[in-house]
Amino acid sequence: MTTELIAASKNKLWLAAIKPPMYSVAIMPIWVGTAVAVFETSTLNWKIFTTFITAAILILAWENLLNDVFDSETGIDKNKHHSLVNLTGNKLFILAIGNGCLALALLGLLAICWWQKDLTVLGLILLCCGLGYLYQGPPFRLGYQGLGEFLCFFAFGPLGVSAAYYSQTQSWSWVCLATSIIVGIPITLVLFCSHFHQVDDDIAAGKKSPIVRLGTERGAKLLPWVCGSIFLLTGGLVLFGILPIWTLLSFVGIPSAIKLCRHVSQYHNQPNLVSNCKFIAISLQFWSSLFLGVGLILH
Ligand SMILES: C/C(=C\COP(=O)(O)OP(=O)(O)O)CCC[C@H](C)CCC[C@H](C)CCCC(C)C
Ligand SMILES: O=C(O)C1=CC(=O)c2ccccc2C1=O
Repeated sequence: MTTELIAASKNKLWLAAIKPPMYSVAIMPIWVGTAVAVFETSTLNWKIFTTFITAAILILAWENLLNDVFDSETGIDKNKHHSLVNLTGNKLFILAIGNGCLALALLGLLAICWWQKDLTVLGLILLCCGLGYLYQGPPFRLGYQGLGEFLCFFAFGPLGVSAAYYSQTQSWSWVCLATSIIVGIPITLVLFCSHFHQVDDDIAAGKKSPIVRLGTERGAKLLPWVCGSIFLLTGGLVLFGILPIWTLLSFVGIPSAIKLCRHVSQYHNQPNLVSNCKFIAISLQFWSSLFLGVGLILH
């Protein structure tokens, strides 16, 4: 292979390792939680919002870096060429970078607590980080028991969105709690879709992911119901007057939902073809949450 081809394939592996689109799942809970605050108070603290967004991105980087570190210890990533541990061959370096990201994120969250004279936001996000550790960290590794989706929903849904809302208002809201469910479901769907192409490696490593437990065909049949629940819940909350009608703008995510269901239905048992489905799920998550927030602000 020529040096250009080697360089190109290396760059592709690094891009797959960093997976920029994935960071939408960290940004959107903060965006929507903040949008609910604007909807209810008509005020926005930009300093807190930008600090929180930055902290959320750093926390997700920590989660992913440590995911590669912990998975390298179980051997589950032996065929994952874009694992940062496999790419660098230096587990301790990746661990140090990951913990550095967490430290910087905690500094940002401490700044928010300082401005608010209140530790609640830090407490909520530390709880999220705890769920993130339970997912993959020894000796728990609850993701290997198939419990990752529950941890993911609560971390990115009720806890993460409420933390963002609290950072703006220093209060709680039932509307925020209801909206956090609409945010948590598509993010959990990203995790659910990430398992379809990993069944063989998961089974070999003893990881009983939801797709290992259900099988790819039954997993694929679940997708339309989960996708439908996102939009049905939004429509129901609008119908009951809990969310403003502008939040129906989030239905722009429907084409991505249809594409995801069709793609997985067709390729659920073909790992090489279904492996990109989590990025279609990210597109659904991004557009639906982005315009959910826009609808709240436009109300
Ligand atoms: C790393 C995650 C999933 C990928 O796991 P897997 O091992 O299947 O990946 P590879 O196949 O690529 O090796 C994420 C799991 C999410 C976790 C359950 C919860 C994380 C919570 C965050 C740490 C906190 C987020 C708070 C938010 C408001 C920023
Ligand atoms: O690498 C992955 O597959 C995922 C990484 C990640 O941070 C995340 C966060 C929330 C839901 C799903 C996922 C992934 O699937």
